[in-house]
Amino acid sequence: MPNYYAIVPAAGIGSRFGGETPKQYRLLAGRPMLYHSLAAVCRCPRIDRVWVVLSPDDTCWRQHDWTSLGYKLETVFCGGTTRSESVANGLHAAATAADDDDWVLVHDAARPCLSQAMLAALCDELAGDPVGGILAVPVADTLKRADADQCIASTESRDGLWQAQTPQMFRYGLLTRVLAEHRGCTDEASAMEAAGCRPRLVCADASNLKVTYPADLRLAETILQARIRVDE
Ligand SMILES: Nc1ccn([C@@H]2O[C@H](COP(=O)(O)OP(=O)(O)OP(=O)(O)O)[C@@H](O)[C@H]2O)c(=O)n1
Ligand SMILES: C[C@](O)(CO)[C@H](O)COP(=O)(O)O
Repeated sequence: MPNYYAIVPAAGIGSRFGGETPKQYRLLAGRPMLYHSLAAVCRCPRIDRVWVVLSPDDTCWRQHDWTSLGYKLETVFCGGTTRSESVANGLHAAATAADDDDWVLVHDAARPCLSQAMLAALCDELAGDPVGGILAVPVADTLKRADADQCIASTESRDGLWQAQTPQMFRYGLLTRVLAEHRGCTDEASAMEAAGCRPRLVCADASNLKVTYPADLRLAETILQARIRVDE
């Protein structure tokens, strides 16, 4: 039976979010955003170990207490200049434990609202797959293409379009080889596609949002607070 591991790239600078502190350390429901993203994968009973990939220049990690996340967590200061480089470096760190057929789930530090139900759905639906796949949501809005003056140039079909989320779950050996060859993709699935693989889409929902802009942080806070109230 394959083991399950997680890599959490957390070495970004949050240029679109702005501010002095990288967005993964901004407080959300009383904890750094990164804490919630890590808690989701650390609490998943199927996942054995979790590598959080930080920037070599990170000065924020040691300012917080992460001990309640438990024994599964490994911290590596090997982030790169792009997300794909950070993930590739995290996979390299995981080589001490992972075998080719093991599963690795790559989950953004910037997606703090991942639920256990979505994680379980991803693992269950991909269990027998040779390649893997990702959480994603079908596009629900009408799509407009803009011209140079920010007027509508055309309305585009949304048929068959999905928005990619994380975790993105692939076989460790295949993902490592593919990322070494296809650098600079914005997600692991794009690299897999470039290598000729066919990653599967597992239907998630919009609550697993990525915090990119300040308004997203407020939305994430609302989602997490509502879950805390239900759990109480
Ligand atoms: N060199 C990088 C760039 C990004 N990431 C991580 O990849 C995830 C998704 O990236 P994104 O939301 O785009 O974060 P940033 O790169 O920090 O944001 P921006 O693109 O606005 O600068 C985040 O958890 C981020 O920390 C990373 O580990 N290493
Ligand atoms: C991986 C990702 O979260 C999928 O939506 C996303 O591509 C990463 O961030 P970016 O905003 O695309 O750089």
